[in-house]
Amino acid sequence: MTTEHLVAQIHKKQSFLCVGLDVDLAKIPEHLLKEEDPIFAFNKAIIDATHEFCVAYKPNTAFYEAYGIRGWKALEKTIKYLNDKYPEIFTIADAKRGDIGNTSTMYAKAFLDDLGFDSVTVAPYMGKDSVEPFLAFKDKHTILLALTSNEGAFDFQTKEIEGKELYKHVLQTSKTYKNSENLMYVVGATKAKYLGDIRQIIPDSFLLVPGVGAQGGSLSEVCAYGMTNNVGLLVNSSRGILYASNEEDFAQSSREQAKDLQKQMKIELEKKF
Ligand SMILES: O=C(O)c1cc(=O)[nH]c(=O)n1[C@@H]1O[C@H](COP(=O)(O)O)[C@@H](O)[C@H]1O
Repeated sequence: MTTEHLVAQIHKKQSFLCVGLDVDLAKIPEHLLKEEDPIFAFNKAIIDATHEFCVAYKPNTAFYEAYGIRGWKALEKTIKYLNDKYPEIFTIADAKRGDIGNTSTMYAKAFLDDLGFDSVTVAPYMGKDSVEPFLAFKDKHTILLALTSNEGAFDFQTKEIEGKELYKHVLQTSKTYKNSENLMYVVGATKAKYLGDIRQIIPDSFLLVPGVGAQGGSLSEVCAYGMTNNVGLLVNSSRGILYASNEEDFAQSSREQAKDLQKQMKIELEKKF
């Protein structure tokens, strides 16, 4: 999917919401556990109930890998369902991969080619030759971890090297990579006050912003410092939407949560456009 298509969807739906599909069998409604494939049954219900209010879905692969082969099968079914039924929606494999080039090529094939996601999250630590294999795919996007939402982000990412924080080196250096126009970046909603500095280095790139809802990040701060003329934001919520209720009507409750975030996003978009 091209960035232009994504931006058009954002304006059409008045939403830059990404729903995180982080399925935990211990948290889903009990009646679904009787289904042949409870993970897919849950995802399908959530997707059908929320698709009007979001422009992206992000399964975090850990929540599928944890269930072995049946988890991977559910991931395959989920991405196929999205691509067949809602092809206009942007998909993110949140896998946080990255390895020597030869291995990264296989990770890229797995997520962008075989499974058919529009994008994959990648860790920048191993540098240029670990990231460029992901960037080689046309109309696919590599979402590089820049400044993450967790407390441990301060262990390395904000440490200064040669007078500049490490995450700024990541942003600047990655701009020199081949096909860098296919890059997007992860910046946690809990790090909104850094967005001014971040936008100095990458004024136009799309940011995936997790950390609103369960992690306490503020949507209005993210928009105030991070929104661009191209919107430039995908804001993710996983647990806040998925586990709004674990009763029979869970999908309706998730829909209400997604609708509420979309309403707030519409207000933010109207301030700028
Ligand atoms: O790459 C990510 O999506 C990510 C980066 C980051 O800095 N923080 C972060 O929370 N995430 C992911 O975003 C989702 C956040 O989930 P909730 O906190 O439940 O909304 C999880 O899948 C995390 O793995």
